[in-house]
Amino acid sequence: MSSMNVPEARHIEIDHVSVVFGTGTKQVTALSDVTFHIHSNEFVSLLGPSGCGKSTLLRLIADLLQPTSGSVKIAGSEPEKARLQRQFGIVFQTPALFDWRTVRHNVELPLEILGTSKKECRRISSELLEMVGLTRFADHYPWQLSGGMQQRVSIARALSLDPPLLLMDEPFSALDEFTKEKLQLELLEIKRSTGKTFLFVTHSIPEAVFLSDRIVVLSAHPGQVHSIHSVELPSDRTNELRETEDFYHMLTTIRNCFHEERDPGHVPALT
Ligand SMILES: Nc1ncnc2c1ncn2[C@@H]1O[C@H](COP(=O)(O)OP(=O)(O)OP(=O)(O)O)[C@@H](O)[C@H]1O
Repeated sequence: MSSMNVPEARHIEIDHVSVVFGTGTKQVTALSDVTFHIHSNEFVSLLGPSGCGKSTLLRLIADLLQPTSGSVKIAGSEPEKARLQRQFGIVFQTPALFDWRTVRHNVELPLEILGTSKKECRRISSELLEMVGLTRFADHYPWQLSGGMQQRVSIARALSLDPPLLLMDEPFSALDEFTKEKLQLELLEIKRSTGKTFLFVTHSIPEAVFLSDRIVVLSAHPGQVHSIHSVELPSDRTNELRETEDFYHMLTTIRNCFHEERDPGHVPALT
């Protein structure tokens, strides 16, 4: 069985990256010699226990933080250049919407800032609100929506400038299981219809397995790449897949990584 697309071009290159916070006794090595690449049109999850450096990695890519050593490239450019060229959108755990703006006006905000015409703003926001199933709620305010709907708005807003890359930091972790599973399906549909690259941070093994083409497992203290796994599941991912033997098998493979990590004799390996 083949995985989703098998893309070739390197979209994100993380090469020998280390990040050290603080000095002296307060020094924390958040990431130590991390290397991996993400191809265009791939869905890659960063998975690991709390404190293993998942958000730190995302912040490096988003140009919110500089590495202590090593390099980060997005489509061959430094993160700063990629940010200025609006090469990526970001979705955080909390939707961070503006309560005084309607759903539509939240989605249009990045376009307005760029001086896009009202007509074009409306065309793009209508298209995106349809994509995330919120057309009927365009004139509602964020506080009138459920948590899942608010997160859909923030996904639509992150897509408003049509970036080729979407960075997502535990976007569904505050949602109930039913909403989470629904949004996971919707996200895969967005990936299918847009062909974008996704980097998704999570500490949920089932979420990472269900969504990803590949999973980068990180270990903590210091944050390092433990292993990288191709998810050999059918590209057409439906809720039924969650009940299959192949899915369980993949869950077990990933879960065992964390058991190995507790074994002091374990030598980290790239697969
Ligand atoms: N600004 C900072 N100053 C000092 N230490 C930091 C800073 N940001 C992160 N750290 C430390 O770096 C390590 C990695 O943090 P990070 O938030 O990236 O982990 P994470 O895997 O995203 O965790 P979680 O799943 O809990 O969100 C942790 O030990 C954290 O305490």
